[in-house]
Amino acid sequence: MTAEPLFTVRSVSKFYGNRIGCEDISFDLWPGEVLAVVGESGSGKTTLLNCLSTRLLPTSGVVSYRMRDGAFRDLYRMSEAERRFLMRTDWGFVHQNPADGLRMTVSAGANVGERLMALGDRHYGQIRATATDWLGRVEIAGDRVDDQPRAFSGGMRQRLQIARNLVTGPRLMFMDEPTGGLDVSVQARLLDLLRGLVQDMGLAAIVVTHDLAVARLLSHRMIVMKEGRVVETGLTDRVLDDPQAPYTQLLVSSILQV
Ligand SMILES: Nc1ncnc2c1ncn2[C@@H]1O[C@H](COP(=O)(O)OP(=O)(O)OP(=O)(O)O)[C@@H](O)[C@H]1O
Repeated sequence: MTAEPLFTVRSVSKFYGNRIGCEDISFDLWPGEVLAVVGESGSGKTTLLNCLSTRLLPTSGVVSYRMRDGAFRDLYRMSEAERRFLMRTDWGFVHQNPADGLRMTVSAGANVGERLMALGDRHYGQIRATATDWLGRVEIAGDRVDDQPRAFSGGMRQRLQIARNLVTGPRLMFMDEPTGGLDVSVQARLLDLLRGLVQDMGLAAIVVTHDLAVARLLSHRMIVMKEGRVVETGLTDRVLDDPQAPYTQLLVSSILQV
């Protein structure tokens, strides 16, 4: 890890009228670090993720990102074009529902190749070869490259969405319940795959999940949210093995009883 964080979040709040979405959230994310944001439904996880990934404008607070040239930039002071470029290249966003992150009516190969083209790649043969290689890395057979994702199973779609995001070699991934809608056995396999890819690529990631098992498997550090605020934060194993906040204790014990 380098001596400087990749991403810094300072006092981010989002209010929907009088209702709190999230309030006064601050943390640093380091290169290669995976942070899980956990909490029950309505605790503000998605609101926070959207504020961090510039999909939603926070009511207040500052979010900065260390660009490849080493300069820290305030995300909300960038131009829309700069932000969009970041999102298409240096960042990835994995949605719970793959259909939200894929183009369902173009081929799997084109779904992956599109991000390369956004980077200026124009060589068709090379794009296709890279796309096919990436399908292999997410365990989709190369002969499915011309199939549309609507012909894929849920697990395959999710793996395709992951390939589409990783093909540009991003440094930061946002993930919103990445295994949410899948069968338990498919979830386990996908989590293993994700964990391997994140490790191999040295990716930093912010993963929103209500599933503590997902947090345990993927993350180094955790933030526990309740009613829009952080109630506990720490190394994942410490938080899960020795929760300090009463709310986290409840969350952990309720899962263990299932
Ligand atoms: N567009 C919106 N307008 C008004 N209130 C909203 C909006 N989006 C979210 N909220 C409110 O903000 C709070 C946090 O919601 P959020 O969706 O961020 O929680 P969450 O932890 O992601 O929940 P879930 O796991 O169910 O997706 C809730 O009280 C919710 O009702």
